[in-house]
Amino acid sequence: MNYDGAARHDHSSRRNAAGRERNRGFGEQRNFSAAAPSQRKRTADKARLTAFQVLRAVSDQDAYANLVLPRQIRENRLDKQDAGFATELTYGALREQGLYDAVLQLCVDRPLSALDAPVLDALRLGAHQLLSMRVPAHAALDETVSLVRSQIGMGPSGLVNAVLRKVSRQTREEWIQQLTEDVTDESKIFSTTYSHPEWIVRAFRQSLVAHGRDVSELEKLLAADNDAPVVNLVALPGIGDLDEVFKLGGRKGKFVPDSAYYESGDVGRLNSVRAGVVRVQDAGSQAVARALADVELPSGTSDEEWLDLCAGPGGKASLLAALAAQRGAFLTANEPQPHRADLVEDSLGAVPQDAWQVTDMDGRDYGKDQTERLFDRIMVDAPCSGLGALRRRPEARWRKKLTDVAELTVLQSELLDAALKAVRIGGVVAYVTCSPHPAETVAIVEDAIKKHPNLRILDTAAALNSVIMTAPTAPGHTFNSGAASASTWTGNSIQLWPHVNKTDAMFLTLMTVDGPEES
Ligand SMILES: C[S@@+](CC[C@H](N)C(=O)[O-])C[C@H]1O[C@@H](n2cnc3c(N)ncnc32)[C@H](O)[C@@H]1O
Repeated sequence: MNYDGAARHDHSSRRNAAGRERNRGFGEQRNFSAAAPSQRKRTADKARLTAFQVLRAVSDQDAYANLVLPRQIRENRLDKQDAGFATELTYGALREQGLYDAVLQLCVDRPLSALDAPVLDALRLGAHQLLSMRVPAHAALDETVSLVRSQIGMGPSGLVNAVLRKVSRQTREEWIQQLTEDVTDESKIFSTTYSHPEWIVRAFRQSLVAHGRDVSELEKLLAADNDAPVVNLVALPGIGDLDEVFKLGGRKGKFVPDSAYYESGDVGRLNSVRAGVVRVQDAGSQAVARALADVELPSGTSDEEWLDLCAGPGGKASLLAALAAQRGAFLTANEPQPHRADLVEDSLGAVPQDAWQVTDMDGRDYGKDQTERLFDRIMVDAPCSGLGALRRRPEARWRKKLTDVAELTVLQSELLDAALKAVRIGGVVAYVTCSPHPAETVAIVEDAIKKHPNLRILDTAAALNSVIMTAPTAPGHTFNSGAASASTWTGNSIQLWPHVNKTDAMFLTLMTVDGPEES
């Protein structure tokens, strides 16, 4: 195997403040192999082969890289170092595909769409090594050509060799400069520089404004999406602990209680994770679940029945169920898709069985019988575009479409409506998305405010800040318009951000109903 880079996994030493490799100076001697592609070795190293296999599954079968990669790492028996290299290569090539394709297009004499898909995948892997990893150019080139020879065939290896040589003639920064020098539209420039589809750049700008932040943060937000997120763990309260995690190098979480950061490789090897008492969950998700569980209900009222309306695959449900169990409450975790409902059951397995049940209804059917307001606390973690969790799913940004957002908003509104009818008077509903898009967040709550005169927004910032351990999070959008009694509302929402809170971009609004619908 030839990485030729002793410090290749040391992010701190090879990245500058913007999270990029400090590239070689222009004109630095590149020591390419003198051998023609046909004379080079015909075997692929295991780490690059693994990355290639994942990229193929993503392009060919619409697979999810975060599911295929661990399987492929195990199948190819990669050691920890190779697994780290394969992960960085796979995720980097997928995230930055937009930028690499633009560069490759300048180095290929035909449209990229005319190339065979496996060849294009190999070129993207080569481009990532050359432009963003501390892999010497000769190693990036030789090993990618060997990969092509062993996996695709002799034919395309000459083309790959020639194209990657061209790519290697400039640094990443120089390519970006060339690609953007005549462009005046900021969204287009950021789209290339930070490798996001243009519509997502625009959506993020809109989102920052809608949630009261400065648009000048846009570049930081886009850059944060390209950083590999640290795995967050949570010990289910009263059920698990983090002793094993800390023993194996995990660090104490700074955002929420009972949490940890884990950077020591495959979490699947932890007994506590396998037993389901410690779970992988973004710190933002933990925070919104805890905020719902801890927000005070009017004194003297019941706090026994909790509902997670959209529970699959069960991340928040397991934390809510553990908290419910500690307090003698009961969680109904609802998920209509059968295979996801199975995942919810699995995720609840470590929580005492008398504290939860799983239902498989269409969430919109809850609260249909308005005389039965059953629930004291309801989580509406609505199906959403997932624009706030792009850093965790490297290929996702290229699959999503602007129309996805519009398609989901009707369902989001209907689910929130159902929750507002199923919650008892004085109970609390949390509306949550892992998207900051205003159409999925602010607009849905505004719409509910208009439709439900009995709805009152709670002080969401206060509730969230009381469960987190860092500096208070600034409130996001303030709901102060849209209905007759609006002036009496003092509440607000919370929008978490990867570049500010180091969490997924979770949106949360807590609300209650003060009386029956008709009032
Ligand atoms: C954002 S995910 C929920 C994530 C989950 N709360 C967690 O923390 O693991 C949204 C879920 O809503 C489910 N869903 C879709 N349509 C639904 C409906 N009509 N009623 C209830 N849930 C629905 C989806 O299948 C998906 O599992």
